[in-house]
Amino acid sequence: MGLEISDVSLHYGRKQILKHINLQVAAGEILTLFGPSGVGKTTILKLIAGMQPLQSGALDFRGDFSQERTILVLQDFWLFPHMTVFENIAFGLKVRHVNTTQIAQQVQAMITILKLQGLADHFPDQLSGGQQQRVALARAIVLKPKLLLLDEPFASLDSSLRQKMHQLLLELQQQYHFGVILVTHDRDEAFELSDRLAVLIDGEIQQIGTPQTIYEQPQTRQVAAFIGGMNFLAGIIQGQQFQFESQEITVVNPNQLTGPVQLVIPYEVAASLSHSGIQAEIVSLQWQPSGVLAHLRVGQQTLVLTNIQGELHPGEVVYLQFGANLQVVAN
Ligand SMILES: Nc1ncnc2c1ncn2[C@@H]1O[C@H](COP(=O)(O)OP(=O)(O)OP(=O)(O)O)[C@@H](O)[C@H]1O
Repeated sequence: MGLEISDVSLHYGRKQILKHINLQVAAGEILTLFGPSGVGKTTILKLIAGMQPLQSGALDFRGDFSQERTILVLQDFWLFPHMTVFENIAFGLKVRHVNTTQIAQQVQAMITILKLQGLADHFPDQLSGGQQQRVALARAIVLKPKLLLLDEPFASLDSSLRQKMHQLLLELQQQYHFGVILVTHDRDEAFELSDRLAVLIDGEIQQIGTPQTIYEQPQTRQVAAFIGGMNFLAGIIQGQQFQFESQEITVVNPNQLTGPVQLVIPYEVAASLSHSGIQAEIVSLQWQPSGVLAHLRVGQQTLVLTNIQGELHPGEVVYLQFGANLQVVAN
């Protein structure tokens, strides 16, 4: 059961937007499309929903997945302004000729689940952003989708409301077991909600994997840079030995690169002081709620780290050992 997208490419005029996209989403899975603005994420959702004709490649809906049971919730979610909350949620059921008693029952159930009690007679402009967002979700979920396509659904909400909506989405998804393809720019949202992340850059999927794999083992410099919060240390790789600034350490080299490369060091990687490892001078320290932010100098290059265990003093030279394997990517 699920959806398989095979070798989908798309042009708008002469401009190629999507290049040979291959993706699968399974029942009950949350797959996130993550990438810079304009890379074609919304276009992929529109292709799946049938709002944009396929130019090449194939969409294969399997088991009880189908385009009819796929619902797209767009970024600005377009509630009907002249309809009440009840009527907005009921709209899709009416179009599908569901009888009035069943509509009343199903809409009422959605109102309860999405905590919209007391608002059934309100119009969209009488609702807060979070309430409008819950109506948009209710309107989609009442149609019992197998696949829900969400385009930046929480972008307009403040961070505490966004957190609540994340929780609600996870609860709804467990209850109704639909697959989700989520589009977001927000790294924390992508990490929090996704079973798998697909990183799109320049119209191509550069990497697909769990949030942890993408964070700890980015395949390319572009992926690491887009994820953000990463240091890049330039040097030379031979086998597993990385030489930089007159130093050498053992690293992971999954793509068996040779010659000039970049070592990727996440700001948040656990680091401890030791007698060996990367030699660095502490330039400055800055307190933050999540830990002390250390600016370090490694030869001619700089590093930012937020998770160093031990007593730190500006001006001191330290040796750092890392709690995770560090990996190199091509320049
Ligand atoms: N109907 C259209 N005709 C021509 N170009 C289009 C059309 N729709 C989108 N585009 C262009 O295609 C590219 C991809 O658009 P799309 O909305 O899919 O990107 P996105 O990754 O979702 O961006 P964002 O994150 O900003 O929403 C953009 O350059 C956009 O300007």
